Amino acid sequence: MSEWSTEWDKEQRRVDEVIAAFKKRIKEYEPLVGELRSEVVDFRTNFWDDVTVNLSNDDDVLETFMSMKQQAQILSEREHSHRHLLNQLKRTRRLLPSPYFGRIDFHEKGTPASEKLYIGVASFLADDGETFLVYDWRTPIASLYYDFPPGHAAYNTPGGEISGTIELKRQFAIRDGHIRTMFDTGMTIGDELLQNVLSKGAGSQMQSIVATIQHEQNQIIRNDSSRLLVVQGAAGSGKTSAALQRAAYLLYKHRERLTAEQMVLFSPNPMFNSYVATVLPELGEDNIQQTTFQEYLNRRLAGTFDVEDPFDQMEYVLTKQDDPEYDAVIAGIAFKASSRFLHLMRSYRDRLLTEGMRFKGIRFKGRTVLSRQAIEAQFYNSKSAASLSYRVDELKDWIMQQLRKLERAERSADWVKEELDYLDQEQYQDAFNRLAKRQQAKNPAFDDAQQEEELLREGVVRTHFRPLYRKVKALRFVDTKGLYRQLFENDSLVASLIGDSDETSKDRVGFPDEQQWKQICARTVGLMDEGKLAAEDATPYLYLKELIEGFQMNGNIRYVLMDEAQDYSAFQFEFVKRLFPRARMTVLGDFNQAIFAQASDLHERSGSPLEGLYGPEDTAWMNLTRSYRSTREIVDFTRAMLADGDRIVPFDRSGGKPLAIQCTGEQDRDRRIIEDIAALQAEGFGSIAIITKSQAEANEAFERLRAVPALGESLRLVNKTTPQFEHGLLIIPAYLAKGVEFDAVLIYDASARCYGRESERKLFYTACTRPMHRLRLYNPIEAAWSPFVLGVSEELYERQ
Ligand SMILES: Nc1ncnc2c1ncn2[C@@H]1O[C@H](COP(=O)(O)OP(=O)(O)OP(=O)(O)O)[C@@H](O)[C@H]1O
Repeated sequence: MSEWSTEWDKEQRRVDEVIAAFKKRIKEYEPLVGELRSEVVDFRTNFWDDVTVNLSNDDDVLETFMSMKQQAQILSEREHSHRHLLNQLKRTRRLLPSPYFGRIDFHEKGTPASEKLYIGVASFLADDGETFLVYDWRTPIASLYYDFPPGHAAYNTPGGEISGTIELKRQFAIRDGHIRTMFDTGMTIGDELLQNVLSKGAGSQMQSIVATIQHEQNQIIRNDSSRLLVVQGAAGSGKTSAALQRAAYLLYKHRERLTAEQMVLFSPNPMFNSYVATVLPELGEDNIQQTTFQEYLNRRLAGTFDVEDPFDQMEYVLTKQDDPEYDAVIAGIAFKASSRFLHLMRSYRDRLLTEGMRFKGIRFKGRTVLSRQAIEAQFYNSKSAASLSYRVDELKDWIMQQLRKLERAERSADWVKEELDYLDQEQYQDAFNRLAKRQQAKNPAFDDAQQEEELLREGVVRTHFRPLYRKVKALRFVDTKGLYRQLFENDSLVASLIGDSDETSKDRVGFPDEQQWKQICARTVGLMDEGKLAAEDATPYLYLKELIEGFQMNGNIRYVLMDEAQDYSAFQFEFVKRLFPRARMTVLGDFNQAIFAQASDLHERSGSPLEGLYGPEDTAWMNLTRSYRSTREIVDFTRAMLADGDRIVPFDRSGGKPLAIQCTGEQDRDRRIIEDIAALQAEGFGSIAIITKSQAEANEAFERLRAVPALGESLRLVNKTTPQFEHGLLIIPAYLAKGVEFDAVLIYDASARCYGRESERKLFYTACTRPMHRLRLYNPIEAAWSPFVLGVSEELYERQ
């Protein structure tokens, strides 16, 4: 028997022993958990039996209160013990099939011998309560495994740095209790295991990567020192993976005070949410909150406007190049997302302190009781130096005062008497009883007959004023729509705001040209008058509203993770910061995949709006340059489309070169696609996506291809409302495929007609970076390949 197979046997014996220890523990825990559960249920059912309720005098009340409190405390302790033990049981069960994935032999400086450490998804202590049979991958000592090859190594603990030597580093793939692969590595994480993992098929759900986290990814996962962490990473470099393992890491590190509900992940669309939803549960953690920015906007603006969906905006951008207004629309989208516009909006707020506020008069029963002018005069009469939102709040109090006076005066109005006469007996009695009760509580000598009418008048008037008070409290007297519209009503306001502050320079650099600005203004005002708001206006509008009314905040959230961050505007980052004032933020993106027209240059560090968000000293920047998703051939091809592509390093996994297929027309293209799908499926690729540029093109492709019996039912069309990411054969527009991956990708139309403009380069790049194993591009138009394909050296792909 070779030395290696003896070693293998030894390791397998250890696996068996550890699994036996798990099973023993599970056997011990199961009845205990059951007992604790029944105790908790019993305790809840009989809660009151042991509480002496006596409310006769103050002492008895106090005693009753104390006895209830004690009882509640006992219940809470039992519940806690039950939860704790149940979690341990679940964790142990989860470890059973694959107890660990790594081993290091670490010789700590100053100690006599080295220790063998086995790393898995959760810690497990032997019966002695001291010996770790498995270390959780998130423990400080486990970082050795990810950060160092054999040799000198160190890790940080709350008590300081501990250094020593890694004498051995071993990786395992254990399935169902059997070691399937095992090897020693001289690297940080051996590529062999990574090869194994990456050569598998793409699933409909993302997998955790804890067994093969790379050193740079580990830095991102464990960074907990800066308020804002910005990660720029190449396509497929593991940004989403790092974000999710980071969430798991933080939940572990701060387990005494952080819960999953205090973390939120912003993702690009609901389908992406479903794609990543299993990673945290797989790691034994509850899922953190997941949302999209659009969901938030829709919630906030519901009932105010019909807000354009950003995916509809995207369709316009991709398909309506012939529209005469197209260039102006694009310029408007970019400008309204820019830091320039953000600063201009702040200048606008400052200007409003002295002029320009717009209010709505307050009307009651068809007449104006407080005119727009009166409200405005009161606002500008104030000499307060407070902020705009504070002054609006003061104004609200003043309006409430005026309305209360008015309410009192209104009691003697004729309409009140009329209304009283129409009260039926039941309503009358009811109103009277309620009022009398209230009055008697205030004045026990209340004499009904005498004040009856007065009281009823008061009640009737109050009923009519109540909705008015509600509106005033909700600041509906501020004409926010008018204030936003005002910015686009004539050129002079914006022109005069340029240069109002240091932040907005005095020239019009970065500003749409005059003709375009006129078109932007006309479009914005036109839509608003129809009760609509373009997607690009939604965040600036809400931002202005909050500048005026004060920001709504969620102080409960402690960590915000924003994935695919390249497509957020300066406004949106600012917004998220304001919305979660107590949170730390992790922003992950790839500027080469910035596909929405609103995207700003966020990852160029100098001048990036991100740098200003919390200040440079509270912002850490990290880069991920190694790309894991796709084969070397695909990465070589896709990175050649980028100016800085040579910074991207492919992981060395081989597959076929991308294939560019020249077809004689659309029918020929469809025929080739059908043949290729069959061949790819025969090769064992289960997840295949036909990626189109737009939804319109996806719909068209679906109509053409579903008629083919060979594809039949298996072909599915994805659109913005598709809730779940499913495994199989899909047709999907490129912008919905961002963030997800497939075994094979077929680019439905890679002609210059489809991807001809420079502005479409990033979308094309995003589409071509989705496959793990195979990339095929089809050109249905003779000799008119997209310039992005033609720009790639011919050795990097094959032509047919
Ligand atoms: N350390 C790793 N070990 C194993 N697999 C990894 C590792 N890092 C990344 N991967 C795999 O690479 C693929 C891409 O990862 P991920 O989606 O997180 O990248 P991304 O940077 O968010 O990509 P993109 O920006 O293109 O959407 C996934 O299949 C992921 O599981």
